[in-house]
Amino acid sequence: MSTRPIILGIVGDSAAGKTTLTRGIAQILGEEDVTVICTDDYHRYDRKQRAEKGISALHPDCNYLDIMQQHLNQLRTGQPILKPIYNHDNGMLETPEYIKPTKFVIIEGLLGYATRACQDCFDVKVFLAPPESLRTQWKVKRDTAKRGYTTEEVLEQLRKRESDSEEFIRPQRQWTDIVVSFYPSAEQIHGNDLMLNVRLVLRPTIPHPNFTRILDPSKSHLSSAIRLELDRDMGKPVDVLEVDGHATSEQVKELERILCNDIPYLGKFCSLEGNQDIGKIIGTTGETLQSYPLALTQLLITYHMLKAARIYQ
Ligand SMILES: Nc1ncnc2c1ncn2[C@@H]1O[C@H](COP(=O)(O)OP(=O)(O)OP(=O)(O)O)[C@@H](O)[C@H]1O
Ligand SMILES: O=C(CO)[C@H](O)[C@H](O)COP(=O)(O)O
Repeated sequence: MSTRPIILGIVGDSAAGKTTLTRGIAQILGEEDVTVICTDDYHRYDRKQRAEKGISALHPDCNYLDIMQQHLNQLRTGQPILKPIYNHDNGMLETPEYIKPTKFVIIEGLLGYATRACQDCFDVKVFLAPPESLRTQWKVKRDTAKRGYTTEEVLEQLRKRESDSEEFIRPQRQWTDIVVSFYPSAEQIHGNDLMLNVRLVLRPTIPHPNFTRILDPSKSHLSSAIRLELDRDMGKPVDVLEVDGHATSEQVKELERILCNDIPYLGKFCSLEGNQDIGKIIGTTGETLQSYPLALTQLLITYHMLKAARIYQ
């Protein structure tokens, strides 16, 4: 087993689903073993100062990336940090807190892979990239319910930040091991979040489970909901695994078998062993989310964390 903390990055634009995904993975790894850090805490300016300066929270200059980088290095070697705090309720920076890393550390936020030195601190790097229309829906819902904004304010904020999203957030996708995109199928006109499909871009930067087994002719019954294809992402060849929201329990079990074959420990979090809670998590607005694509995404990322920790091998 690794003697230093294993570090997972979950990066993506605002309301891309980072906190929601993080919660599910922490549940599987065991919450007492997981330290979660949101890099919004490294904002350089409070909300009022950002408005005065006309700078968005997405801009690297609006964040203490040097402190974040130093803290990532410390966490990677198991050292504690004195982490700043940004309070989303009132938009203020608060007194820092002392954080001692546990077995697993999840770093979620906007600019985790902004520099090469930061990228090198992670064992597993995930990027969340829902279609922009879905992210807008999620951001409006979350920011009106939890952060005290009106719909018009959220839409205006998204418009103002678009150029920074394009310049600083989206390019980070290229440095990652897995790109996760939940998306509604063509038939889903009214976008039921529980039926979203997932597209997982798997770069050959870490060894993924052997999904080629699903291409076996004897497994042709999988293809109506589960597909493995070769594609390109930002110009580079990648494997792409897609799981549809309408996948049946039997189809999902085939994928679970592939994951559990390498790491039997994952079995207790699978429908394979009758777990009813698979893929069920509380979203950041308090709603319960449960879907197979979400569950399989959590299991795959957890698989990589356990592999990196050399546990259950
Ligand atoms: N996989 C998902 N399926 C359905 N809904 C989701 C999913 N992920 C996120 N959401 C919805 O989107 C909202 C925003 O997600 P979340 O708070 O996780 O985003 P975030 O990336 O952590 O945002 P921020 O960086 O701005 O804090 C959630 O409240 C939830 O309603
Ligand atoms: O993109 C964001 C990440 O959550 C926030 O908008 C950013 O942290 C600024 O916060 P606020 O909206 O509270 O001013």
